[in-house]
Amino acid sequence: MNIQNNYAGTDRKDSLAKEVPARMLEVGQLFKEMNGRQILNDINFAIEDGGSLAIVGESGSGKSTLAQLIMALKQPTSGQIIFNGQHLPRKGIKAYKAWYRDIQIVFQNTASTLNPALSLFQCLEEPLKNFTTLNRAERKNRILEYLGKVGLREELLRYRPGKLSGGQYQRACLAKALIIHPKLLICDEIVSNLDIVLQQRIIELLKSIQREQGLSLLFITHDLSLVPGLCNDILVMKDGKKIEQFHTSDLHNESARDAYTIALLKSTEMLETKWMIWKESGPSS
Ligand SMILES: Nc1ncnc2c1ncn2[C@@H]1O[C@H](COP(=O)(O)OP(=O)(O)OP(=O)(O)O)[C@@H](O)[C@H]1O
Repeated sequence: MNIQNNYAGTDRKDSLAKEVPARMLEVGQLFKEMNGRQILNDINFAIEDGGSLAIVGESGSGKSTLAQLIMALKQPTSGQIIFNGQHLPRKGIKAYKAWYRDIQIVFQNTASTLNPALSLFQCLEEPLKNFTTLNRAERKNRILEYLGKVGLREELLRYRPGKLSGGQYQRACLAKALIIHPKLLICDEIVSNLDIVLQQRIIELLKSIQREQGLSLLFITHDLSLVPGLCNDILVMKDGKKIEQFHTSDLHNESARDAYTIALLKSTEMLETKWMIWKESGPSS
């Protein structure tokens, strides 16, 4: 086991184990059945402390179900999820609270992430009140720090979330997830609804925060083109099964790749070409 300092400092209430294992997340022989359907079928992977894994697959392959299991929003039918040396909680408010503090998720459909009745300041202050012992002034400083990190202007703090643009909203959700210094961030299709410029901005932001905070990252996407430069490893899923897992630098090594991964790659390249043509000449029909 590695013994590491908790970068989050002393502001956490009842932190999990101080000894951080080299593996931040371990998923083993994971099965999930829902309404008589096998949604996940023997999924296995691990993410090292500070490591990053992309889970890639077409719609319906089970990516979101996997994220929900890791977030303890659903229970597996069988198998193991071990985070930072702790097993997935099955009961007990304290265990769930520790889990939700150290693992944060940002979804594609973020409309319900920020309470529409609160100002952006109050939305960002909420997790700090729930999960840290920071005082009012410290909370304000932390909010300003993270607002700056995600590239949002201070004046937006007065606004209700409904007044934010799609890109601003997504960045605010990222700030809310990161502001309590989680150990693992799960991003579930977080850039799918954004244009290509905003996609790149969010990816760059994730890279820099990952570098600065030593964050472990699980990045879920159907778009393979987003992964290089962001994640160390790629796990490809299809129909609830793991097709293969490899280092990102081996993505274009076609002789070693599964036919399904190559098909995913080709469809991504086709979409990119279409997008370039569209940008240059406008849509053809
Ligand atoms: N309650 C349920 N009962 C039965 N099947 C379900 C249930 N919920 C989801 N599914 C099915 O599980 C499969 C995996 O869904 P999931 O949302 O995890 O896939 P995904 O890869 O995240 O897809 P997307 O990218 O479209 O969100 C889908 O075929 C879906 O129809």
